[in-house]
Amino acid sequence: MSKLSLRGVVKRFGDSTVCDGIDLDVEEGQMVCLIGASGAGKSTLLRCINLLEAVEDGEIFLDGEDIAVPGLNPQGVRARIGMVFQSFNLFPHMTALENAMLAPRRVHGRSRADLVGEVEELFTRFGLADRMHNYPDQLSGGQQQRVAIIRALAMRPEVMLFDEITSALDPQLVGEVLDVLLMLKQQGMTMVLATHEMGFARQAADKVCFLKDGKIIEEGPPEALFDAPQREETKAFLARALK
Ligand SMILES: Nc1ncnc2c1ncn2[C@@H]1O[C@H](COP(=O)(O)OP(=O)(O)OP(=O)(O)O)[C@@H](O)[C@H]1O
Repeated sequence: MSKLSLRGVVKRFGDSTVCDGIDLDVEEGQMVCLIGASGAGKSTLLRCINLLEAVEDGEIFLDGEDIAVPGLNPQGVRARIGMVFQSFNLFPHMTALENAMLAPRRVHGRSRADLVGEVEELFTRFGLADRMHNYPDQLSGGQQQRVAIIRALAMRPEVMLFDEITSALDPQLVGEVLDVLLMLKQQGMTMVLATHEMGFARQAADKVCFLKDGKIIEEGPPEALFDAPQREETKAFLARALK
């Protein structure tokens, strides 16, 4: 079975069905990009995978175990599935290093001494060794977002979810954050991204899923989806997005 498998996932807000029977398979080490117009349901789908939203119906399998069952403690799942958001949400009164060590200390009960070498290594790997003792307001948006990624990685997740992580950045800072994703891919991380960065999806994704009105209406390898889309809706979206 795939690393992450969704079957018939349904999420409603009141009368509105935002995820409408989503099936999705993400293999170990794959990068899957979710694309689609604003409001298509990309963020909500990621939030369902991370149990930030309770689903109305369907199954979400992580390593073959259904994690969408009522009563399951979401904290345990969130320790295994990291998520990074558009807004960095770093604690302003803590240094970058302290921010990154907080969750493993609280959730896994690991000591500072046990963690520090490993987390410093992440800062080095992602080009922030000289910034780890800075506070968030001393860092650029791109650096803060890289710290947010390191913070999620410090939990040693099996899967990472990224929700429009470059949308709040100045254009010149987008590349440094996308480079981190490419490094993670090289290291074999399993990833699902909601993104408006079509160039990046085309270059880096193993699979691209086009969402419309809460459904994946077309999916495939990027060369197929971008160069030979089958559905009129996909063609129309890409014509607008790539203009
Ligand atoms: N908590 C909520 N309560 C009610 N409706 C919501 C809630 N969260 C999202 N929605 C609605 O669900 C729909 C899908 O939103 P979602 O943010 O998942 O789309 P998206 O594809 O990620 O869009 P974007 O690209 O703009 O981030 C939208 O119509 C949105 O208004």
